[in-house]
Amino acid sequence: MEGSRYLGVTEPISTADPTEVDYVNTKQLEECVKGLALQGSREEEVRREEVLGRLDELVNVWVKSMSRKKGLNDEYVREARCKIFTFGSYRLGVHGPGADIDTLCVGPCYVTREEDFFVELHDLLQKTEGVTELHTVPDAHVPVMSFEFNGIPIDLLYARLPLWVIPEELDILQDTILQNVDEQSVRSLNGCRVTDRILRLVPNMEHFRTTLRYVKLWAKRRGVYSNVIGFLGGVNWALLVARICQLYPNAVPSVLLSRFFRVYKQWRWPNPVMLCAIEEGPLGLPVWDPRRNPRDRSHLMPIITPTYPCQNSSFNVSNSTLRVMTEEFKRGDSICDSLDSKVADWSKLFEPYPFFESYKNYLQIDISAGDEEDLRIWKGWVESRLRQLILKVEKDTFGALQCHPHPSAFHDTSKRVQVCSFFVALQRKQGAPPSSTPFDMCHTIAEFKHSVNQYLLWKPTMKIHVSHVRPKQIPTYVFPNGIRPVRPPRPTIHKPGTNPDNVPTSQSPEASTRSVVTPPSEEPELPIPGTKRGAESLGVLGKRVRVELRSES
Ligand SMILES: Nc1ncnc2c1ncn2[C@@H]1O[C@H](COP(=O)(O)OP(=O)(O)OP(=O)(O)O)[C@@H](O)[C@H]1O
Ligand SMILES: [Mg+2]
Repeated sequence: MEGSRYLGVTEPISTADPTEVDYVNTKQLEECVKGLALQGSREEEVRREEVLGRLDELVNVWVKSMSRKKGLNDEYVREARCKIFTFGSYRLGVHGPGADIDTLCVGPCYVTREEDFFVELHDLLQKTEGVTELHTVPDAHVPVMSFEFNGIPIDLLYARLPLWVIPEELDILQDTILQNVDEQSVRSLNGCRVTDRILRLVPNMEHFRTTLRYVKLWAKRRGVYSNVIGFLGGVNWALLVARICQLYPNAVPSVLLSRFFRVYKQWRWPNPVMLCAIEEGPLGLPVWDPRRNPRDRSHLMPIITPTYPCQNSSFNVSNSTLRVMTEEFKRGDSICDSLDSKVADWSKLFEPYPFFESYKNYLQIDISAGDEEDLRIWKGWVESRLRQLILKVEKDTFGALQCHPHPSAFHDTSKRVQVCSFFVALQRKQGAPPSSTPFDMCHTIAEFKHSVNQYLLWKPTMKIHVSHVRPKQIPTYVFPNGIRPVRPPRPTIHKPGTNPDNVPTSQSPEASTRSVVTPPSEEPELPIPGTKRGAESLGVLGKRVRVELRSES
C-alpha cells in the first residue's frame, strides 16, 4: 500500500483483487449501457480506417509536391514524407459514433504552416472527392484545419520539425523532439504526446478504456461534458479516469467507476490531479507551477497533462461549474455506494440531468446570423465567451449568484432566419447572506454583449439577445419532440396570505392570488419587478435589469 502523497485526498493505492460481486456488477454495467450506442457500427469503423489511409496518401502527395516546388534535389524529393498520428478519443479507443478523428501531420522544415499547410494542402483537400465542410482556423491557440472526409469529421493539426527528412520511425514522446520547434508546433505535438503517455501510464488499458467510456457517457448525460463552457472535455475526463486506474490497478470497471465518484467527491481542489510528477524539461518551457506563476494560482480544478511541458488542461473551470461537477460526483457516489455490496441497476447513474426542471431562473442567450455558415462561426464565438458571462455574474454579485450553463445550444428550426439559443440557469449560492436589494444585471449583460460584439469577423447580421426567463417561458424547441414535460405537483402548500417565505407579493401579482408553494430546498424565483417577461428588463433593450434575490428563510 502506498499513500497518494501529493494528492487532494488521502486515498491509498489499493491492489485488492476483484470479488465475485465486482465481476457481476461489471457485467450489469455493460448490459445497462449496451443500448446507448457507445461505439460506432463496424461499417463506420472500417470507413474511419479507410479515410485515415486516404489522408495519409494525400498529405504525402502534398509534401512531395512541396519538395519539388521548393527546388530540392532528387534525393530529398524521393525521401520527402510526412507522418500522420491520431490522438484524442480515437487514439484512446473511446470515441463514440460520429466522433471526430483528431489527427496530427508532422512535416519537414521546408513545409510551412501558413502557406503550405493552410493554402496548398487546403486547396488540394478542396479538390479531393469526398472532402466537405472544409474550414481553417490558422490563428487559433492550436491552429487547425477541420473537414469531413467521406462523412468522418477530421481535425488536422500540423507540426513542422527542424529536419530535412522525417524518419519512418518517429518517436514523438521524446522530449528532444520539441527542440527548435515553433510554439504552435509544440502545442500541436502536445495532444499526441499527452494521449500516448496516458496509454503508457495506466496499468490496464482495457479497464481504462471501458471505464472512460462510461464516464464520458455519464458526463454527457449529466450535462458536464464541455471544455469550452467550463466543464471538462475528453482529455480532462481521460486524465481523471487514468488517475483512478493508477490508484486501483487491479480493479474492474464497475469498481473503477464507483471509486471515480468516491475519490473526486472528496478531492480537495485546487490540489492538482497528476499522473506523474511534473518535471522540468530540457528546453525551459513554462510548466504548471502555482508557486512560480501567479496565473496558475487562480486555477480552481487543476488536471495536469503528463508530458513536458506539463500544463493545466482545465483552466476553464469556474466556481459555478466546479460546484455543478462536485454535486454530480456526490450524486454518482451515492448511487454507486448503494450498489457496492449488491448487484446493481446502473441506469439511474446515466439518467439525463433535468436542466430545465431544476431551476426557477434562466438567462436565455439568443443568437442569429444571416446564413448557416455565419451562424456556425458566430455560435462558436458566443459559446467561447459564455465562460466570461459566468465569471462576470459571479464577480458582479460578489459570489452570491451561481450559474449553471447548459453545455449545448438549441436550434429553433421553426424560424426562417438562422437562430439558436444558449441557456444559463441562475441560483442563489447556498449560505450567501440574504439580500434585500435586487441585483442589477444590466451592467453585467451589457459588458458581456460588448465583449461578444468585439468579434473580429462580426457582421451586421450577427445578433445577440439576452433575456431572463422562468421555466414556463422556456421555448418548447429545447425539449425532446418539442413537448414541455409536466412538472410534478409541488410538495408543501401554504394558504394564501400566510407568505412563509416572505415573498414580496406586491411585485408578484400571481403570488397574491394563488397558493404560494415552495418545496423546502427549492430556489425561490428571482422576481424582476414590473415585467411579464424579463427580456426588456435585462438591459438588452437598454432598460434596467434587476434580479432580486430573497432570503430562503
Ligand atoms: N484543454 C486542453 N489541454 C490540453 N490538451 C487538450 C485540451 N483540449 C484538447 N486537448 C488535446 O486535444 C485532444 C483532442 O481534444 P478533444 O476535445 O477532441 O478531446 P477527445 O479526447 O478527442 O474527446 P471527444 O470524444 O470529445 O472528441 C485531446 O485528447 C488533447 O490531447
Ligand atoms: Mg476528439
